[in-house]
Amino acid sequence: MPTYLSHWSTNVQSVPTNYVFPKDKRPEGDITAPLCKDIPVIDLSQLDGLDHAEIIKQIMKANKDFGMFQVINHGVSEELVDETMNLFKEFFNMPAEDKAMYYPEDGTKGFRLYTGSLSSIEDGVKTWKDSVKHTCQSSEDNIESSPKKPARYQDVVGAYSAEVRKLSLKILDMICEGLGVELGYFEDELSQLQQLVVHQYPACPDPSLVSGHTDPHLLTLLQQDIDGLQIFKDGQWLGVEPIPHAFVIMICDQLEIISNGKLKSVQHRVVTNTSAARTSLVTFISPSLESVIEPEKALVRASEPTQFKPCRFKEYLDIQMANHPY
Ligand SMILES: O=C(O)CCC(=O)C(=O)O
Ligand SMILES: [Fe+2]
Repeated sequence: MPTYLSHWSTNVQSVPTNYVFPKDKRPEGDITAPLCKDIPVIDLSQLDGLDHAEIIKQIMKANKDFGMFQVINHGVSEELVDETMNLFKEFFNMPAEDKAMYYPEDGTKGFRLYTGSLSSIEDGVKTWKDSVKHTCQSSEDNIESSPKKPARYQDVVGAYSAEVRKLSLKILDMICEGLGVELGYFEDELSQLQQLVVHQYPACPDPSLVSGHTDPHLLTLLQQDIDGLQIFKDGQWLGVEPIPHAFVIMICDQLEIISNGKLKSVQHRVVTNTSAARTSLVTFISPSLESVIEPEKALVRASEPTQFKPCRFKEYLDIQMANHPY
C-alpha cells in the first residue's frame, strides 16, 4: 500500500531524500514571490450586457500580457465551489485503509489517487503532494471507479464538473471572439476531455517545488484555497493572489498552438508552505486524444507564418508527461 504524504508529513522535521529533486531540477535563489496585483481580475457579471466588448478586450489583453487572468461573478455558485473544496479536504483526511483501494495499479481507470506526481511514480523522486485525478466524462467505468466515500462524492463532483464545463465553454467563446474565429469553434472535439485534478500539498518543513511547467492541455480553470501558485513573466516569478471563489484561468499549450502563438501558454509552479496545507481544484480542458492539433488556418498569414507543426494530442501529452512532474 502506498504511503500518502498526508499520513506522515506532520511528523517529520526535514524532507526525506526521496522528495528532494536533484539540484539541476530545483530553482536557484529565493523561491518566494510577491503577490502580483496586476494580474487582471475580470468581472463577468455584465458579459451579456453593455460591457461585452470591453470584457473581451480585457481577456485578450490579459492573455497577451500574462497568459492568464482571474474571473469573478463567473456563474459557478460559491456554495458549490466551497462544497467541492470541503469534499476533497475530507477525502484526503480519510484513514489510509479507506484510500488504499484507489492506488493506481491500473492507469486506465477514470479515478486515480496518487502521491508525488503521475510521472514520478516510476522514477522515484516525488513532488510534495498527494493528488486525485478524476475523468469527468460520465462513462460506466468512470462512475464505477469513483469513490463511494464521502457519500456525496459523485453528486458534488458531477455538479462541479458540469458548472465548470459551462464556464470553460463561455471563456473559450470569448477567446473565439477575441481571435476572430467563429463561436463554438472549441466546443466539440477540441474540448472533449475534461479532468478534475485535486492536489493537496501538506505543510512542508523545507518548501520545495513542483518544477515550473506549462500545461499541455487547452485551458486550465483553477481554485486555490491559499497562495502558492506562481507564474513566470519577464524573467520573474509572480505570486497569484488567492481570491475566494475566483477562478484562475490559464492558457495552455494547445491554445497557443491553435492560435498560432497569439495566445501564450503560461509557465507556472507551486511553492509549498511551512505552516499550512494547500488544496487546489484544477480542471483541465483538452482535445480528444486522437485530434491532430495545428494552427487554425484563418490565423496563419504570409506575415504570420505557421509556428507549429501538426501533432496528435496524445503524442504531445505522452512527451510532456514524461518530462514534467506535475
Ligand atoms: O496546484 C496548483 O495551483 C497548480 C497545479 C498545476 O500546475 C497542475 O496541476 O498542472
Ligand atoms: Fe500546471
